[in-house]
Amino acid sequence: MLVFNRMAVIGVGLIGGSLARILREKGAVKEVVGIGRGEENLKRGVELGVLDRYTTNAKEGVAGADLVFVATPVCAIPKVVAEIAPFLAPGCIVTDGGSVKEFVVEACEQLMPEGTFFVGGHPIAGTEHSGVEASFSTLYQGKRCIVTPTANTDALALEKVVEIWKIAGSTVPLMDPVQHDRVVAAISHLPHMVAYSLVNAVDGYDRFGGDLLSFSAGGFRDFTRIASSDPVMWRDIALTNRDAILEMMDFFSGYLETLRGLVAEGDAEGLRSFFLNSKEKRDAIL
Ligand SMILES: NC(=O)C1=CN([C@@H]2O[C@H](COP(=O)(O)OP(=O)(O)OC[C@H]3O[C@@H](n4cnc5c(N)ncnc54)[C@H](O)[C@@H]3O)[C@@H](O)[C@H]2O)C=CC1
Ligand SMILES: O=C(O)C(=O)Cc1ccc(O)cc1
Repeated sequence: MLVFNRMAVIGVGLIGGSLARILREKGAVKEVVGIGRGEENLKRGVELGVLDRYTTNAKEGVAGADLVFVATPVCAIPKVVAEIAPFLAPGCIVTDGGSVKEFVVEACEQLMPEGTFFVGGHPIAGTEHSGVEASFSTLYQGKRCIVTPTANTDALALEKVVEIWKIAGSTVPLMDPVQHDRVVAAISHLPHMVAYSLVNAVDGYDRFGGDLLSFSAGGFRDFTRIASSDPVMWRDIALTNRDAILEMMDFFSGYLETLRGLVAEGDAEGLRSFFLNSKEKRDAIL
């Protein structure tokens, strides 16, 4: 099996912590060094057995690492890679878990010194919770991790990054970064935009006064679970996948408009058929 001597994790939260946990559990890494800004979180990482040691100095943290996993919010990823690039050991592979790929891959590939390698990745697995406390080793089990090589990607580094995610229990489709961003704009980013809007809309609706949200029952809670996700993470996704998200929001508005028309017209057959089509598609993915 593939074994790394030293893995540095920059941004030890749900995604970075969970990958460190599973790779340690499987014996695929001999040592894990946590790098971050908040010492409390990093200390907790050591206490929880996610990290062997930590530092707030990125330069020190990546010294001698043969694998670096960057799992900060998306906008910070190229900044962090620029900061560590001069200090990477020859042969080091840098990969990431960011939710947007064109922005990250385009910037990071250019930052890599000769003889070091960048490969973009995105686990399609997560929860609405953040921080190392929320991490767990089975997060990636049975999920998919999209890896996004380009024409510049080193073949052996790519093979190793694919292997890492397989060890974590995921299947690993390869996708072009631009295509990736379109796919996740539809399946992940749009639902988050809608969930955040729905909670704000109901919160802002004060026709009768009082706190409507306190009446929320199962359906509202199920639908809006993801609106509890981290605001900085979603700010960065909206900033860096803007065009694809706008396209999906406009496309979605068309469906909402159609439904609005059916409701306004009292079109019983149209409504039934709209709901039936959706129910059949949703039932099929369960
Ligand atoms: N939460 C989720 O369900 C998923 C998140 N992702 C992506 O993974 C990445 C990490 O997300 P989470 O683990 O959920 O976030 P998190 O909030 O649990 O962890 C991020 C960590 O990065 C640290 N950080 C922020 N800026 C930093 C910087 N400049 N230098 C060093 N550390 C820094 C934070 O203090 C925090 O400890 C994001 O890019 C996100 O888009 C990908 C798949 C799922
Ligand atoms: O909590 C959930 O169900 C999610 O949708 C988690 C998630 C968030 C962001 C990603 O890029 C991938 C997965």
